[in-house]
Amino acid sequence: MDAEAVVDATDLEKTYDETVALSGASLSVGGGEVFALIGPNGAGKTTLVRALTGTTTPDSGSARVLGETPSAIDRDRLGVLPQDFSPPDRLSARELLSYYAGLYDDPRDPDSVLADVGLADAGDTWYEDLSGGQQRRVCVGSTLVNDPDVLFLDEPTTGIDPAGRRTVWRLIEDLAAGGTTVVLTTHDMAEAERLADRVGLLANGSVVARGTPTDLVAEHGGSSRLTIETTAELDAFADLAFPVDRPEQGRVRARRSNDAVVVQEIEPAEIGAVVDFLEGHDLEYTGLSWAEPDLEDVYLTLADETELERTNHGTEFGDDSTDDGVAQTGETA
Ligand SMILES: Nc1ncnc2c1ncn2[C@@H]1O[C@H](COP(=O)(O)OP(=O)(O)OP(=O)(O)O)[C@@H](O)[C@H]1O
Repeated sequence: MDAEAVVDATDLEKTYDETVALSGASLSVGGGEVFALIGPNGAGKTTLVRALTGTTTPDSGSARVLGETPSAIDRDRLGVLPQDFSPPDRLSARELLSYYAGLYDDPRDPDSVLADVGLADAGDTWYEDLSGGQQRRVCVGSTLVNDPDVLFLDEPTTGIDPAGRRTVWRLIEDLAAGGTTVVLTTHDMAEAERLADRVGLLANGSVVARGTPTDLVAEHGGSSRLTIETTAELDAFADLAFPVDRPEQGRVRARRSNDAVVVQEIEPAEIGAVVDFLEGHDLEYTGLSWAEPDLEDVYLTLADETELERTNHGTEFGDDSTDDGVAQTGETA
C-alpha cells in the first residue's frame, strides 16, 4: 500500500459464483489526481469502483480511501456516481439536488451545482422530463452537493451530447485543479486522454497497464497510421517500400481494416510518395487520412493481447505475434 495514496487497492479479488470479476486488481491514486479506468465490458471496472466505495465486499485484498476501509470513509468527503444510478423520477432537478444536499451538514447551494453541470435553466423540470444526457448531468451534480474530497464517477458522460460532455469535462478539470481526487471509468478514450493524469487498463479483473496517457501511447500505441480507403487487395501493396529516405527499412507493414488498407509508420512527408505509388499502380482510392497513435490504439492492442493471453493461457505482452491478428505485406527491418 502506498502511504501517500488517497485511493489504494491492493490485490483485490472478487468472484460472483463462477464469474471472476476481480483477479488481483491493484491501483494507487494520489491526492488531486484524475485516474481513468478503461477496459472492455466485463473487465471489472464497476466492481473495482464498488469495492473501493463500500458497495461490494472483496473476497480478499485491501481497499483504502483517505486511509480508511471503504465502510469507514467519512461520507461527507466522498462523492460516488454509480453506473446505474436512477433517482426518483417525480422530483424536479432542483428538488433532487436539494434532497441529496439535505443528507449533509454543510451542503452546497443546489442551484450553483445545477449551474456547474450546465443545467441552470432546468431546475424546475421534473427529472423524468429531462433528456437522458441531462438526467446524467443531474446525477453527476448529485455527487457534488457535499463538495467531496474524493469523487468516483462510473461512466459519467455516457449518453451526454458532445457539448454537455465538454461541460462535465471542464467541471472535472476544475474540481481536480481545486484538489479533488477523481477516479472515473470510461469507454471514451478521448475523455480518458483529455482528463486523466494517469490511466489504468483493466482486463480480466486486473490492472494490466497504467501510466500517463503519453507514456502508455509511447509504450503500447504502436506507430502512426496512413489509412487508405480502397477496395484494392492487400496484396497490391506488397511492393510498397518506405518511399522517402528510408530504403533500408524495406517494405512497409499494411493491413486491411474494413474498407481501408492501413499502412504503418509512414511519416507525413512520405504521403505524397504513397499517392504516387497508388497512382503508378492504378490503385483506386476514395480517401486518405493520417493519424498518430493514441490511447485507443493502446486500448485495442492491450485488450487484444490480454484476450489472447487468456485464451492461450500465458502469452506475454509485447509478443509481436498479436499485432492485431492481421495480414502483413512485409516486415520492417
Ligand atoms: N452483482 C453481480 N453478480 C454477478 N456477476 C456480476 C455482478 N457484478 C458484476 N458481475 C460480473 O463481473 C464481471 C465484471 O463486471 P463489471 O460490471 O465490474 O465490469 P465492467 O468493466 O464495469 O463492465 P462494463 O464496461 O460493461 O460496465 C462481469 O462478468 C459481470 O457479469
